[in-house]
Amino acid sequence: MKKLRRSMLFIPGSNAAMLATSFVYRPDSVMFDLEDAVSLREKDSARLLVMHALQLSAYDGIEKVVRINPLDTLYGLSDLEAAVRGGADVIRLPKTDRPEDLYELEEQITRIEKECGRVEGSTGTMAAIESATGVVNAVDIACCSKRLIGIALAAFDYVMDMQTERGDGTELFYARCAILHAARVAGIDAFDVVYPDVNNDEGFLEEVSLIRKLGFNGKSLINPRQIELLHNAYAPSQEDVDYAHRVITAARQAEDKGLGVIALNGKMIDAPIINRAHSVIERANASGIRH
Ligand SMILES: CC(C)(COP(=O)(O)OP(=O)(O)OC[C@H]1O[C@@H](n2cnc3c(N)ncnc32)[C@H](O)[C@@H]1OP(=O)(O)O)[C@@H](O)C(=O)NCCC(=O)NCCSC(=O)C[C@@](O)(CC(=O)O)C(=O)O
Ligand SMILES: [Mg+2]
Repeated sequence: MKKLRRSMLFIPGSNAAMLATSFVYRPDSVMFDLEDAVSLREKDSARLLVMHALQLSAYDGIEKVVRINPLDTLYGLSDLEAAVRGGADVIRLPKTDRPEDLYELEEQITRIEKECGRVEGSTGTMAAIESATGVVNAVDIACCSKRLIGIALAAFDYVMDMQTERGDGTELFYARCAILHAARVAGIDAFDVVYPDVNNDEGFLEEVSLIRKLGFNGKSLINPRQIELLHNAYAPSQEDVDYAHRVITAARQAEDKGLGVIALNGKMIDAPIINRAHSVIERANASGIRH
């Protein structure tokens, strides 16, 4: 069963209380942030707090991602040392513009893994794409490293680079499609942007409905109240599950009769529809039914 990565909750690395308790929200992944949620004067203390949080067994079963500062800043390499040595599952590299950014990251991770005795290759990476250059290079970025588990669009820096602002999503249309296609070409996951208005459930759910239909695996989140809403919206409905069972039964009967393509209630059923039916059942088993 493929790992679910619907929700990736940003937790500011400088907030000791949030770091110590956020496992209770059970997102698919937590993202301990050392970059933009942390002020310059708190960078060093946040790194220590995150290293400590990585050791907490209460996070077992939740993927632990650390967003480091870019490697060309004063903090990036120290962040990476702490995150890899601390046992992060995945390093999120912000502001990834080209494959070279990841080559450098990968080289450093391999060195640190060797030095601290971690299994070589056990630290995953993900690239956040936050500029027009990054979007244009998305396929090259997505395909450039075996460590990459996914790529994410980061809307706030991206819209600044594009000289526009966050709105109804029109401003993200091309970038979302480009990131998704790049992820699918590379066979990795695609993550959508954070939704900043934490009190607007209706707006959040509209955005989730759009990105689910487009095909994103999930979304970066900034508030725990968004997790349950997202997981529920990503779960298949009872109707979807019932239909998937009917498709699988019809497909088995067709196979017994030696038929390739059949119809169910006037609709063609062939291999892609049968594969989709299996994936609906798998998702229902993993995430429950939408309520
Ligand atoms: C938004 C708000 C201030 C609202 O506060 P509020 O106080 O109104 O929240 P409430 O709902 O009232 O909190 C109820 C309870 O949940 C606790 N709680 C809240 N948030 C929690 C959380 N995140 N983790 C754990 N716990 C949490 C809270 O402590 C309380 O606990 P308790 O007191 O015990 O009941 C707060 O959520 C928050 O700080 N969010 C994180 C913001 C952040 O990380 N920004 C940086 C990442 S984006 C970026 O950098 C842009 C990007 O780079 C993105 C990209 O790359 O994709 C790009 O370019 O686009
Ligand atoms: Mg950003």
